[in-house]
Amino acid sequence: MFNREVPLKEKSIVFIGFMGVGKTTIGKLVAKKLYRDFVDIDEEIEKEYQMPVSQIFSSIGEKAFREREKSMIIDYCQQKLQIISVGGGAFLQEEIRNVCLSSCIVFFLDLSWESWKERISLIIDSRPVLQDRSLEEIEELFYKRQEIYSVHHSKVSTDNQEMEEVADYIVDSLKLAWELYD
Ligand SMILES: Nc1ncnc2c1ncn2[C@@H]1O[C@H](COP(=O)(O)OP(=O)(O)OP(=O)(O)O)[C@@H](O)[C@H]1O
Ligand SMILES: O=C(O)C1=C[C@@H](O)[C@@H](O)[C@H](O)C1
Ligand SMILES: [Mg+2]
Repeated sequence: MFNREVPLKEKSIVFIGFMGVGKTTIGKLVAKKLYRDFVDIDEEIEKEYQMPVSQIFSSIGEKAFREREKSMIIDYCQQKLQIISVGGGAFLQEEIRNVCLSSCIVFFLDLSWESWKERISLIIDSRPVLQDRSLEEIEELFYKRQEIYSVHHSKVSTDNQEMEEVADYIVDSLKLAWELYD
C-alpha cells in the first residue's frame, strides 16, 4: 500500500478524523514545526467558492462539494512535502482513501466520544453535517465514521492532550520513522 519510490521524508502528510478532532489546528502546528507548507482542504474549497462550507452545501450541494474535495485532495497528494488536513468526510470516498494511503503518510487523530462531546459547541454552527441532528444521531454518526478512519498509517490519541503536545508527538514520531526507514 505504501509507495516507496518517494523517500519517507519527502512524502506529504495527511490528517484524518472526525469533525472537530483537531485536524486543522494540529496540522497547522505540525507544518510550522517542520517548516513545511500547510493546506486545509475545507479552507481551500471555501476560498475557491468564496463562501463557508455550510453555504457551499446549501447552494451547490454536498455532491458537488465532495467532487471538488476529491479532485483537490488528489492534486495535493501528488505533491511532495505537503501537510494536508482533509475534511472529516473525505475518507468516505474510496478513491481519496486509496490516493492518500498510497502516496502520503496518513495520521488518524483519534478522540473519544466523551471528550468530543465537550467540544461540540465550538464546531456545531459551522459543520453542515451536524445541523438538524440530535446528540444521539451525532453519536451514531461518530461511531459509524470510525470505520472509514480505521485505515491509516499511524493513530494518535488526543484525549486530554494539549494541541502543542499532540503536534510535538507527531513531529517526534515522524523524525524517528525518517531515521529508521529512509
Ligand atoms: N487537543 C485539543 N484540545 C482542546 N481543543 C482542541 C484540541 N484540538 C483542537 N481543539 C479545538 O477544537 C476545535 C476544532 O478543531 P479543528 O477545527 O482543528 O478540527 P477539525 O478536525 O479540523 O474539524 P473539521 O473536520 O470539521 O474541519 C477548535 O476550536 C480547536 O481549537
Ligand atoms: O465530516 C464531514 O462530512 C465534513 C467535515 C468538514 O470538515 C467539512 O468537510 C464538511 O463540513 C463535511
Ligand atoms: Mg478542519
